Amino acid sequence: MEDPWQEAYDFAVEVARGAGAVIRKAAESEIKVSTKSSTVDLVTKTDERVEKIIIGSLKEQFGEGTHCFIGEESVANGESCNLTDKPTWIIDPVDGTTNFVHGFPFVAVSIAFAVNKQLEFGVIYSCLEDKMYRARRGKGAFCDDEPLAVSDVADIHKSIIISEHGTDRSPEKVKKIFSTMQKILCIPVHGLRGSGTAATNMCLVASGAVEAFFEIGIHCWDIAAGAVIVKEAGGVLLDVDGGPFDLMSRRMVSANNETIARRIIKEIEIFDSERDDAPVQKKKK
Ligand SMILES: O=P(O)(O)OC(CO)CO
Ligand SMILES: [Mg+2]
Repeated sequence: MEDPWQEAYDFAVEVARGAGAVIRKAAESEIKVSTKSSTVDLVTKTDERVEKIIIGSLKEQFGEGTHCFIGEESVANGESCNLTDKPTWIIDPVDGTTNFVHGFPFVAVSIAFAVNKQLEFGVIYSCLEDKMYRARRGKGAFCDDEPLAVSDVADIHKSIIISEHGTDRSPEKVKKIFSTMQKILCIPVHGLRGSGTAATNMCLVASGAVEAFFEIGIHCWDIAAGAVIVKEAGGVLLDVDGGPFDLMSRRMVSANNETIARRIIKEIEIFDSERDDAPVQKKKK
């Protein structure tokens, strides 16, 4: 049977490539930085510009009425972040904005597509490395046309684990993040890493360079495309409490297999993070 979303998938790859070229060019000139939810939650004109380019191209191709859009900067500017059954694009125009601002060489464009709340495909363009990661549900994951496969390590002592620190620096949360990292480091694992972009971190899981990436406080646009790529590369996704992965929950463990995922989950100190789809009027800054 013909794949109803193949055209959208192919188009998303080209849109991501074009967006990445805009980011690469912008990285060569002076970058003006503003802040969002905290003084370390950075945004630039490039984030906003690239999101407009991506959503503009998708709307032109697929029409405004039938498809919905959840974009990091649109949500920051007050648009809703509800995932419905409608065909929905979930977009992070610049994942790794802090890296982009500092010239740290991992910056990704992340575009995912969901129908009936199921992720159909994900595209992550690591634009400074010029690597195109992509996956279509049921059809495998690829980096520049090379098939991706997660690592086969099942012994946590032989693993590299990724986590990040997030942009909420309230001392009690930072304490839990570091306590979790300390416990995992002392299992011991071979190492802890972090690229500064959730999208790239998930591509590292999918390509077998690391065994797992987990985080509390990320958003749906950081991980939606990566979720498809990890799954199609043979990996697993779980909630940090061991339950099923929930895209809107702002918490996730992605791993090469369930043994590694559940071993990490034993060490994670969970803290509150408001859901992406929490009612807007109740949302804290
Ligand atoms: O750079 P962004 O898009 O804010 O995303 C961060 C998450 O806070 C890295 O994944
Ligand atoms: Mg992001």
